[in-house]
Amino acid sequence: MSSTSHEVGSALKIVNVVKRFKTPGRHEFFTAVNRVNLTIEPGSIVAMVGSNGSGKSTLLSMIAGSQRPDEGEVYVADQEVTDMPSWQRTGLVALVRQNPENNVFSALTIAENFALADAGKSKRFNLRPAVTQRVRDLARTALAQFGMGLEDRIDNLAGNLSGGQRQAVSVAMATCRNPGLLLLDEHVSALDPTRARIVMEKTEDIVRARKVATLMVTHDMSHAIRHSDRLILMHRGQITMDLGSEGKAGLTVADLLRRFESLTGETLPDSAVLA
Ligand SMILES: Nc1ncnc2c1ncn2[C@@H]1O[C@H](COP(=O)(O)OP(=O)(O)OP(=O)(O)O)[C@@H](O)[C@H]1O
Repeated sequence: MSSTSHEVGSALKIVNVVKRFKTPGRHEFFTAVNRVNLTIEPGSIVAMVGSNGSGKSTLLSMIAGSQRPDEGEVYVADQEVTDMPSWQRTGLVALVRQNPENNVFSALTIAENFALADAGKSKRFNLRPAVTQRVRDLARTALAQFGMGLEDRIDNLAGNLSGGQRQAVSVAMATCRNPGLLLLDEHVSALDPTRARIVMEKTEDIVRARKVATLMVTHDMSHAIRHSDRLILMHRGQITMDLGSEGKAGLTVADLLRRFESLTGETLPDSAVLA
């Protein structure tokens, strides 16, 4: 499944998606995602920002397939995936999570991690997958894009890598088969500012070179502005602002924080301020 091998109308289309959770100890439901509509063009990078608890991770989990919407439909690369289990979406949707520990198997080598990612699209699952020459080549080519020398370390245990190196391996694994859509869930937020910048810049270079449509959740407002084609803002389960390249032109972090405050009456958390 490749966004570059055939023309798709949209990389992602979400129609009227709703997700409710039961309020603990009560017979009430809380609406975490409230009738969200979103279409992402092939090859485009969309940053999603928003206050804590605004529904960003819940939306990503419905796209990745770990949760199902209560209402609405989700399409990736023109294919309906609303009720498709996450393992069946692996060729379509790739996800890089915030915590480096959750993206790679520490007890396996980098090459074995790639073999596992490569086998993920089939139902077969071996704990120690065969590392074929094809997988070694795939891993080397994907890792060389980061310029961190990781392509020469594919037989090292992933557990011996630093957080930044693990996230680089994770992005390389997620993009090596050109998924229809890449989801980045605060993927550099656990790194120190210098490594976060390097991994973010390389991630953008790679997804642009491979033309992989990307939806990136971040609390770093400067990353959201600098590394995207479009910026959307979630608040209380809804998209409250959607800025394309024209709307983003000349936008500063201060402008963005001000606009959020005037729209919602609340302040937007910018993790870069805390770094
Ligand atoms: N499994 C769940 N059960 C009950 N409530 C949940 C569950 N998952 C999320 N929520 C609630 O849904 C709302 C949206 O949560 P979500 O994690 O999507 O927000 P977020 O925008 O990703 O927040 P943050 O930026 O803090 O990570 C929150 O109020 C959260 O407490």
